[in-house]
Amino acid sequence: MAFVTGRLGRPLRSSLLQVVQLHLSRTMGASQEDFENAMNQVKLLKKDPGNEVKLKLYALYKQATEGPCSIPKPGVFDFVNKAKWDAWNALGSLPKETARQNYVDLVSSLSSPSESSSHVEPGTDQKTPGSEDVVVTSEDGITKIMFNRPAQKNAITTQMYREIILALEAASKDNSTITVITGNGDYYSSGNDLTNFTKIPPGGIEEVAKSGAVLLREFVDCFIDFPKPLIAVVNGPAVGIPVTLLGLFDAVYASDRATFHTPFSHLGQTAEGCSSYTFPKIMGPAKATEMLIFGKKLTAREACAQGLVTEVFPESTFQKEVWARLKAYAKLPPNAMKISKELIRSNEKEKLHAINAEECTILQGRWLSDECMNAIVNFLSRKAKL
Ligand SMILES: CCCCC/C=C/C(=O)SCCNC(=O)CCNC(=O)[C@H](O)C(C)(C)COP(=O)(O)OP(=O)(O)OC[C@H]1O[C@@H](n2cnc3c(N)ncnc32)[C@H](O)[C@@H]1OP(=O)(O)O
Repeated sequence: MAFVTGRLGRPLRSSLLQVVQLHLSRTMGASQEDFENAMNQVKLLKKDPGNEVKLKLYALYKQATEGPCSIPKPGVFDFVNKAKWDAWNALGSLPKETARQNYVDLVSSLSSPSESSSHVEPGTDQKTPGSEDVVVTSEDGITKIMFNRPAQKNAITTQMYREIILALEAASKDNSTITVITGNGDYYSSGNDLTNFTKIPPGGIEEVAKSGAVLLREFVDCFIDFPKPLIAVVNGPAVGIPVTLLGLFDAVYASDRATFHTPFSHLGQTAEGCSSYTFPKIMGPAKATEMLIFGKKLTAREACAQGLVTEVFPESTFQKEVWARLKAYAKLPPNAMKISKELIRSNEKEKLHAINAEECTILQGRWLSDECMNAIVNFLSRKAKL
């Protein structure tokens, strides 16, 4: 797949889109006119449809033109060709004509009027600033920043990181008293959108890793420096960075449906959000190890017992109870709250910035590792879920 490490050789660096286009350009004399039109349409798509769709297109194209997959299965470390082989092989003995039709249907759904205007396929991050993926509202002295991609479990796209940075900067200066981060739908957030790694610029995967590390550092710095009380309203499960960041919040209220999961080793990655420092400090090194190294998932009550969560509420009354409490807190004198936060947090700030910088440097290297690439390929090809 597109983002697979350069260490494995040049062909693996090319994006899956390029691979699909290469195949498409080698026209194999498909006789059906609709099929040929669809192939041309793919080349004209304005937006990258995402790797999952590209894999489907590739598989259907191969099936339509060559029939069932009969080539040898690529080696386990040949990620790109293996993902393609898996997708093609999964079509089994689907007749060529059906594959051709499915290909045409799929392309037509991608080229629908909604796609050519503002709709973006799930997993892409090309929404314009002000998109609906992060919703910011201000009421009753509370600025609420809400992850709003419920269909993708509020996975955080590159664009969303940028929008949250802007929202925090604005909230630090607006006339609200406290700031809340929450999620829309059944998840708080499933963490970094794993397709963030699959959009490969001309500089290759190294550039993706470098710009990712810069963005992550800026993002986490905003939480370290945020001057007002910052509250997490954890409405459901959380995975990865939305969990690690909790160590930088001033209070964390969780539904009893919420879970807290940092499966970094499973993903070939390492701790971020200053959790390599805040978690051992909050819960002690042994419990932090279980979470950050072994990926142990905590229930809300376990997270509360470890000190990561302030209080757990029954799901049935969660929203009502938490917002009533927050509205009351938001009426407290804002300057007193800010100054108290400064007292509690300021002596750690310099250290936290240094830790953030180090975690980002280490992660930049991890993102180029085979372990990480393999985990992402597995997720995207739907072989692995956490
Ligand atoms: C640049 C800064 C980097 C910062 C570093 C951050 C690191 C992290 O945050 S590491 C954590 C990364 N997150 C994950 O690995 C979670 C991956 N997701 C899952 O394992 C599962 O989706 C699930 C357990 C969160 C939910 O499973 P389930 O209830 O079965 O729901 P689906 O898998 O069907 O999900 C629905 C829909 O949402 C898409 N999706 C969910 N999470 C992500 C994600 N993190 N990245 C990309 N896409 C995600 C999922 O693919 C489904 O999409 P469709 O198939 O298109 O419906």
